[in-house]
Amino acid sequence: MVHGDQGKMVQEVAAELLNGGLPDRYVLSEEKRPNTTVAQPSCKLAATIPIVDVSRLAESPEEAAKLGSALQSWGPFVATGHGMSKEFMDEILDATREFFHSPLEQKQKCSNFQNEGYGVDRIDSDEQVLDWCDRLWLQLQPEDERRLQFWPQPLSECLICIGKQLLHEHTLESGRVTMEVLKAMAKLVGQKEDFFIEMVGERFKSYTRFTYYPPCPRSDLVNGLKPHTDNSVVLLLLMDKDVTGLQVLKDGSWIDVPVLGHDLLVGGDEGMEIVSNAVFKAPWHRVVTNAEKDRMSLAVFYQPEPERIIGPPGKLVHEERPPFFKRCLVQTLADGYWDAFAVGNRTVDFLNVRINDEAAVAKN
Ligand SMILES: O=C(O)CCC(=O)C(=O)O
Ligand SMILES: [Fe+2]
Repeated sequence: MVHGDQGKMVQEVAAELLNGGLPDRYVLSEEKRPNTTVAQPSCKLAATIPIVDVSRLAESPEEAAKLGSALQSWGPFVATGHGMSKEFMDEILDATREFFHSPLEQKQKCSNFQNEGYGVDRIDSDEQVLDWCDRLWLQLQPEDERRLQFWPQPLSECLICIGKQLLHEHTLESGRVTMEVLKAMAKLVGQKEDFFIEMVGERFKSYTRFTYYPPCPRSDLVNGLKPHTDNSVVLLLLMDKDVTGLQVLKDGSWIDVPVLGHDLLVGGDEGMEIVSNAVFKAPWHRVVTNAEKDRMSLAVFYQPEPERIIGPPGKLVHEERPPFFKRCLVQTLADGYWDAFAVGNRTVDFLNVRINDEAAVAKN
């Protein structure tokens, strides 16, 4: 059953705040509040996030080694040389802003208060503390499974909007970058370049999530997006060019990701952690809000074909490296994501897919 608050958009809540305090539903208990002192952009810390030139991955062992070290230590990396044009990236960011700034009735045409479409993340209980964001979640691939009723239509001839053409181009461009990264990841674990590409299958699924964080006058009390890992194989993130907010957990500290301009943030997710037998790590990340400015991001996620069973492949399991995960149906992982996310858990832990074998953990 859909929870009564499911239709309450954060953007509307923020607009009504003028004189009032924050509704309790968004206020974190004291120990879970973001420490705003680490939420400021910090060039020194930001500089440490690894940078990988995707255009050099295929021919440069040094670049591939940088990718390997990023995925094993940090999880995400800043992707330069990805080949997406600046004009195209600006256009899609402008379109995203325009969509979220359009009237509520317009946006609600893309909603049925379920996972797909415009709305807020799933609310399961009265106790759940809600994130300070609205989002538009759409399946991009396979193309014949697109539910176009949730896709924004151009508002008018003269306004830029997330029209079908723009999103389709976004799908193709993101797919191209993802395949390059998957090939390099396969070679890093000593396999032929299409090892992971074959594992995801021809009818893999890709999704996009446009997230909008309205300004929040008490950013010290709320999560823009709660700490989480995502459950896909690869994640591509195009972030707001002006406003920071994303933080990645590294060695127990939340590190600010700076604005990246036209670079992307790319990483392996829980799906990659499973199929690489934990060689590559899914990063814990969260988003903090800004008191004055709104912020947007645009993520693309890739998941293997839903009827596949994935687990650590035989080639990556040996005496020295026992399996870190049980085998699991991709559809089960995909469904479990929403249950796990609502309670702030990782899908692999929520579904008990991780093997908590001390011997395995010690060797990792
Ligand atoms: O807004 C961001 O920078 C991150 C968004 C995110 O973590 C997600 O879409 O899963
Ligand atoms: Fe995420």
